Amino acid sequence: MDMIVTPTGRLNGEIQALSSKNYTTRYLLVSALAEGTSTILYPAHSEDGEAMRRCIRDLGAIVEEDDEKIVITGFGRHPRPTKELDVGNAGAVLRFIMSVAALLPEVHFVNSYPASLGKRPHDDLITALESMGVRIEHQNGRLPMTIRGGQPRGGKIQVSGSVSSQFLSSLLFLTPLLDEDSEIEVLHDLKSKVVVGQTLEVLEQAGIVIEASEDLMHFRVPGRQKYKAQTYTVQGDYPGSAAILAAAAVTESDVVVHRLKEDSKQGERAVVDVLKAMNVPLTHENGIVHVRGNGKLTAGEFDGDEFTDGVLAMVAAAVFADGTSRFYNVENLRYKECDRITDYLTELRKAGARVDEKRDEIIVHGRPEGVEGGVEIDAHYDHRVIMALTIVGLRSARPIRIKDAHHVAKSYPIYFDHLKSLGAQVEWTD
Ligand SMILES: O=C(O)C1=C[C@@H](OP(=O)(O)O)[C@@H](O)[C@H](O)C1
Ligand SMILES: C=C(OP(=O)(O)O)C(=O)O
Repeated sequence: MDMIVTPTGRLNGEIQALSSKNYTTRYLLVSALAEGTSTILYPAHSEDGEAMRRCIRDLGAIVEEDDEKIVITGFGRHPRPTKELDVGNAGAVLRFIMSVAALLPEVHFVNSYPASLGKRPHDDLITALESMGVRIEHQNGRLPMTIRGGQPRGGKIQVSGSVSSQFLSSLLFLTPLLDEDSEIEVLHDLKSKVVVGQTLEVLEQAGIVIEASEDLMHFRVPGRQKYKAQTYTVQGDYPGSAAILAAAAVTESDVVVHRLKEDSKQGERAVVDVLKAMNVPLTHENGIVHVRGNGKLTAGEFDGDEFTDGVLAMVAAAVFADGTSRFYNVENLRYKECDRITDYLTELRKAGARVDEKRDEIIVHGRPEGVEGGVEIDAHYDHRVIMALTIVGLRSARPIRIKDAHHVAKSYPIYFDHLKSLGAQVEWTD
């Protein structure tokens, strides 16, 4: 399905932020790794959430759900042997479940998105798991992949953090269950470091004890721990809401988004400060962000690694800012659902944006007068590219057509419903 985005000058209204993708995947996982029955309130309903549900079910968790909650009876440290798993296009789900698969004799991971997740590298996690005695057959670090484990060894473990934090998070979920204590050392750099804070928060809620160095480069993990069954409440999602807030920022608007905790550990919380720094009129109080956009934005310079899944939306806002903006420290955007630097900028240029790239930087020469639009966008299976180009379309001279925009459902199936409820002119077409 394609989406036609017709220029829209005004957005008005209130929405409830959708539930956080990253907390939903983590709560599902720790519930599966517990032996009792856990409840997750307000889980995210999205393809990635569904992928995690499917995998833990296939691995033996009992999952019952209604509209507002999921009740899960976990398998503890004994997942059920299963031949094959399909993680859809969900990177975090694949990387986290690879460590669970390491507890089993043989699990095959299929490659259902060859043009997206199928291109993403997992070498750093593969190397770490291999050092723990797990054998892995893979295609140059990519899917499809077969993991042959059983009894992974703890002890001293090294993992590179220069491509993705998900490799470290994955090992943090696995090591408490091992017979030995573990010491994890992160090599090189740790990208998306803030997301590891979410992993540690969830592990603590699940009763797991981990000693982390302040810089999150060293961890001591006692073995033989048990995940506790708990009740978890999922907070609102900043990465998805970043796109709504950016849409409000580039239009004349009066938009309220509820369920966005000021003290959230989601790095993308920073998008509120980014928009403030761009002089967008907004307030953030009592979990409510209120944008009163006047369409005027000022360029700025930002460390994008602090809000990795919000960068594309902020770049889209910067397309209309006065001056040149710089988003630096963003190289690992190249290893996401598409190359979120080269592929994304190609599509932005088609729409009329003036953008440049470096290996680890996005530079935006703002056009407060607006862009031409009138083009067809290839979103490269990437939900965040779909959301970001929609923002650009709202302030184009002519409509843009986003091909295969249904892939937005990876994280935010009701994105266009939310935008429509705010007055955006967005229409599905075949
Ligand atoms: O741990 C997680 O749940 C995630 C970590 C981040 O990935 P990287 O660590 O690969 O940057 C983020 O982009 C992704 O959406 C979810
Ligand atoms: C990169 C993302 O997800 P994942 O790595 O889990 O596929 C994302 O949600 O933007």
